[in-house]
Amino acid sequence: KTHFHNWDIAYKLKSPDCFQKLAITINGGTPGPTIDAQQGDTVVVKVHNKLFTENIAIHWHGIRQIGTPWSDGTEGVTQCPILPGETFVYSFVVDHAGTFIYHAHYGMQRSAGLYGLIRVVLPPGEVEPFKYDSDQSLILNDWWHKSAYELSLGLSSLPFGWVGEPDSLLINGRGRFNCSSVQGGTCNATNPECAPYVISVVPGRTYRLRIASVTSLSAFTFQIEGHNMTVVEADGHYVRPIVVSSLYIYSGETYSVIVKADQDPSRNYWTAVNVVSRKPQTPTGFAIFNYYPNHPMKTPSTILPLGPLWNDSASRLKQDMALKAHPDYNNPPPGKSDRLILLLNTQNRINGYTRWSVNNVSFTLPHTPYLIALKERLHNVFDQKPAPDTYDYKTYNIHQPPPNPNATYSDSIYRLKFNSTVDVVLQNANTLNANNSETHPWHLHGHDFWVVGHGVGKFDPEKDPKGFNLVDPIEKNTVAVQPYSWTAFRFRADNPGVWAFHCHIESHFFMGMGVVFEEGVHRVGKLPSRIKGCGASRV
Ligand SMILES: O=C1O[C@H]([C@@H](O)CO)C(O)=C1O
Repeated sequence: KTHFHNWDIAYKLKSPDCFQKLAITINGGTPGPTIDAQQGDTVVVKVHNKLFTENIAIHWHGIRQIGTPWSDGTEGVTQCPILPGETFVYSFVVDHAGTFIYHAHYGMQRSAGLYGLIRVVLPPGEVEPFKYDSDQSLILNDWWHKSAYELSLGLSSLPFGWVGEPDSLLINGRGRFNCSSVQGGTCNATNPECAPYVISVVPGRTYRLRIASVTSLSAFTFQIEGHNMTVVEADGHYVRPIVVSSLYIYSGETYSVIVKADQDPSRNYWTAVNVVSRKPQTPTGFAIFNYYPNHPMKTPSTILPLGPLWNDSASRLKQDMALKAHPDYNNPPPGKSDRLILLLNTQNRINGYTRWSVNNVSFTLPHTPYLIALKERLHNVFDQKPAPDTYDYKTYNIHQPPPNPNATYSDSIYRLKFNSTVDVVLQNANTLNANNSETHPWHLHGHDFWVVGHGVGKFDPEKDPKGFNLVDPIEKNTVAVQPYSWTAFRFRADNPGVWAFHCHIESHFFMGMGVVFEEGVHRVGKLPSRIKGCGASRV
């Protein structure tokens, strides 16, 4: 079956947290429409760029784009940006069931509201390894009153202007800003656009909640007051069920949890998100968990749940390590990998500019998308020097601010042998500020990977691979690396194309925290001309 969608992308004045600002909307809304499909279906989205002066590109996050690498929606990697007034068609197969997201992949436009959900169900006759009565979805976000332009200008300026902590947290596009603190601008606490989202449940029933995070910066804990949640799916893969009272969720991740409406039915409960891993300065985001037949807007008289301490990185690592594959759905390539790529994450200063680097290279996007450059053998359009596979791990001190002088800009890439097994290790380190290391959720395009290890401190390439979990690792497309820690994963380079791999914190990717992998590009079919038109790909 093919699902056709027609989307107008336009700026509209919106008040998701009661404060009015220009948001990028899809058919008038943010979040955009949910895409519903069945495993194996084709999704066709005709995107009309109705922004007057800005390009766009939309990424289908978690969809592997097997056979359609040009539909990945990554500006500069798989396509030229879609110009104002133009129409672009994305067409792809949703190859496995699960919860996925879509969002802008150009500049900082995700923070302007261009995002939504993709839900893929199993084909008839196939059953999930868990049961529920019905299915609801929550998409979590953080929100700034400054425009995406103002945020990105700060990041690329001297002196550096950091985006700062978000003004509010949104659940299904609804948040609450304290209008009494507003000096200029329009803020109306009674605007129905910012009324809290309501999840209505019938006492005694069991629900599957699909939870996705598209935050531009924040890591969250998610809680439903007084209710435990059983985690059953992560990034479109079934996991061995674990019971949690609060769930850590990083930008780019999706989870499904099973919740039973088994508490006192005479009242409503809070659903809450709180910032972790950065010192919170944003009020708790909330929705109402409404027990039928109580009034859906009846706010609980209890205080909003706060969750674990923001800086409890040990408990975050504990959740990372507790998540294991469901025994019936796991199949990592055994043995030793063909290649180990060890990636040191550092914040650097280059010519005074604040940047992020991977093995001392701060990523920049080329003007000619790699997919076109490589498939059509266009020369001198990006740095041909291979991107570095390792860093000086014997002497580098991950607990000190980085010694800056050797960081450089580059748009060089990693070329992977087709069908080879690749291990990637993300090594976290100290930022430019003493005694500070952040959490980075890294997202791989075009693939799912097996998370084979996490560790505190410095990864040892001689010893640590021997301890990789090849028995029951979870499969994901986004994984966090915790402060001063490392995370290792394995994937098979079996999807012809060119794929971005980057920190899903929008400002960090904007500041250079990413790399690009190429595999089997010569096997890619004829490129559609609609992806071309920029740089050396002008036709
Ligand atoms: O990239 C970042 O910059 C700031 C800070 O390190 C400098 O102001 C911050 O918290 C980041 O995550």
